[in-house]
Amino acid sequence: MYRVKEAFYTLQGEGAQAGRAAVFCRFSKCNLWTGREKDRASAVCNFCDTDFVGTDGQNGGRFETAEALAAHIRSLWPQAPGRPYVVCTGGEPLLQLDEKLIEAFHQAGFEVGVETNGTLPAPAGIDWLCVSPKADAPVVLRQCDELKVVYPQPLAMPEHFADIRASHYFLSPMASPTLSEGEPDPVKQSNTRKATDYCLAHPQWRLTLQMHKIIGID
Ligand SMILES: C[S@@+](CC[C@H](N)C(=O)[O-])C[C@H]1O[C@@H](n2cnc3c(N)ncnc32)[C@H](O)[C@@H]1O
Ligand SMILES: Nc1nc2[nH]cc(C(=O)O)c2c(=O)[nH]1
Ligand code: SF4
Ligand SMILES: [Mg+2]
Repeated sequence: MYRVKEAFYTLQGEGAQAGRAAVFCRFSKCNLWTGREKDRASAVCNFCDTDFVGTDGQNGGRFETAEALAAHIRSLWPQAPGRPYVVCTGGEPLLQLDEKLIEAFHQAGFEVGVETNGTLPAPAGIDWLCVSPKADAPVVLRQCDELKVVYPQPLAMPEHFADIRASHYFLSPMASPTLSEGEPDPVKQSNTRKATDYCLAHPQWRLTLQMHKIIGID
């Protein structure tokens, strides 16, 4: 059984695939936070900007089989040229994503991207792996396509991860977790300046912005 909070068709807003059309499949649950505000302060990851509790979001639900979930995700992809792309996120997708589901996504024609906190082993077959370390949670995935460090995190500064093998090294300014859409985010503004300064001083790292929030899409 797979539990999905929501699924939606949009443009990838972050990292090296930014601007690419994708169906986002947001799995329920995370291993670093319950998702409840009362637990945020004591969570390992305490800046999360996402609601991943339950299965009640748009196109969310419980899916008994990998084939049923892949067909549901496929139904959200348009009838048009271009390689279908699914981004598995959450919550923490590696709590649920298994080889069977990757196989079913491939059978349905998808390339499979994953956004993970890197604390859990990854099944074989993922086409694009993005690892985004959190606080002092040990990162077990030592190789990925892109490393995307939310900045600044006192317990997870970029230099801690310079030994993880990646094709792309990104810093993503930490946004305020709970602002509603369109509200100015002074915290993010100041973090963007800090991330910019870090990239200027350490050119191994590139800046990525949450483009979807800038242009006001999901
Ligand atoms: C909600 S997480 C879900 C996937 C996975 N659990 C993870 O943390 O990578 C998706 C992406 O949003 C990023 N993110 C979460 N909260 C953020 C915030 N307040 N500011 C900037 N990026 C954030 C995460 O680092 C991750 O790259
Ligand atoms: N457009 C868009 N791009 C994203 N890239 C990573 C996201 C995520 O929450 O995992 C995300 C998201 O929620 N929306
Ligand atoms: S950012 Fe990722 S790891 Fe952190 S609480 Fe949100 S879903 Fe979990
Ligand atoms: Mg997001």
